[in-house]
Amino acid sequence: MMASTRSLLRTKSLISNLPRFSSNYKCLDVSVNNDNNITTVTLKRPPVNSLNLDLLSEISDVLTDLKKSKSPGMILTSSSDKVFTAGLDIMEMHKPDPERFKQFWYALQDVWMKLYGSPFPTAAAINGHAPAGGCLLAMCCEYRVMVQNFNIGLNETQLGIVAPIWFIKTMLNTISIRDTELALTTGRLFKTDEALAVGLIDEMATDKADALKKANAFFERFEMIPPIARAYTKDSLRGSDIEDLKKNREKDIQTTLSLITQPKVQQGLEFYLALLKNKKESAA
Ligand SMILES: CC/C=C\C/C=C\C/C=C\C/C=C/C(=O)SCCNC(=O)CCNC(=O)[C@H](O)C(C)(C)COP(=O)(O)OP(=O)(O)OC[C@H]1O[C@@H](n2cnc3c(N)ncnc32)[C@H](O)[C@@H]1OP(=O)(O)O
Repeated sequence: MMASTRSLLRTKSLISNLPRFSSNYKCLDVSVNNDNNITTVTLKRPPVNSLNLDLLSEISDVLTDLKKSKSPGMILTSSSDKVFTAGLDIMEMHKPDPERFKQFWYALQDVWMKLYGSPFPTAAAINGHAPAGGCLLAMCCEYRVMVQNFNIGLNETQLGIVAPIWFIKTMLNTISIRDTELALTTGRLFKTDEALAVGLIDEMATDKADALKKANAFFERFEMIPPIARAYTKDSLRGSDIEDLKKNREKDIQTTLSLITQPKVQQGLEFYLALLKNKKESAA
């Protein structure tokens, strides 16, 4: 195909599929790049983008919009200059109201299924720390660019909790079985260069602008690939993990609720929260 015909076809499909986004997001900024029609979704819930029910619900909604509008791709990043996301909001797990916790966990499952299984390509521009749930969101994306000198990993065991099986499968889809086992059992947080060495991220960046530039470049790889072939291939690789959670969704919610409400687990969370607060006091 001639380059000019290709670019005309691309422009036509961009015009007909321009995504329409709600301007009502409180915890997200959503913008579309005029050059390549890639959508950048920026997490914006200060101070640390912790994933509570509201933020998860908005991420879930934007993923639905992107799928409906046949978006050519999405970049996930953060408005903070030091935290991508601090993972799940610990306050949703500390002394939880059971009904609220069920909604919260359901929203997290939704986000995971939609992001891990999205038909459109995804990249994370990780411009800050990405522990636990933050690492999960980044690993759901197909490509990760991370700014130097931050931490990423599934550190759940450090909090006395256990990463659910679908978190683990997401890591297994990213790094080796051996590295996953060592990382999970020790609750390891990898520095950016260590994450690159183990394959947890794909590229390092000097700053957010560099991370966004590299993430945008990732999508050029798909310019000549028919989207349907791409989407089916991704589904062949990831679809069975998603089916497993779909089948066990209720059980996963019940099991998590009964584990998280155990007194020992609650004590562990309290201790961890106190450590976070003390860190601040001793720094002051
Ligand atoms: C036995 C089986 C048990 C259970 C199984 C069942 C379920 C398992 C479920 C869950 C999987 C869990 C996944 C998670 O994501 S858990 C969350 C893990 N996150 C972390 O460990 C990160 C904690 N935060 C930090 O390390 C730092 O805050 C961070 C490096 C991100 C940023 O540091 P910075 O110095 O910039 O900020 P801070 O002063 O530390 O924090 C500011 C402010 O924010 C509060 N904060 C931080 N993280 C969280 C969080 N995840 N949730 C809620 N609140 C958070 C922090 O306390 C400060 O608050 P304040 O003092 O009031 O200003």
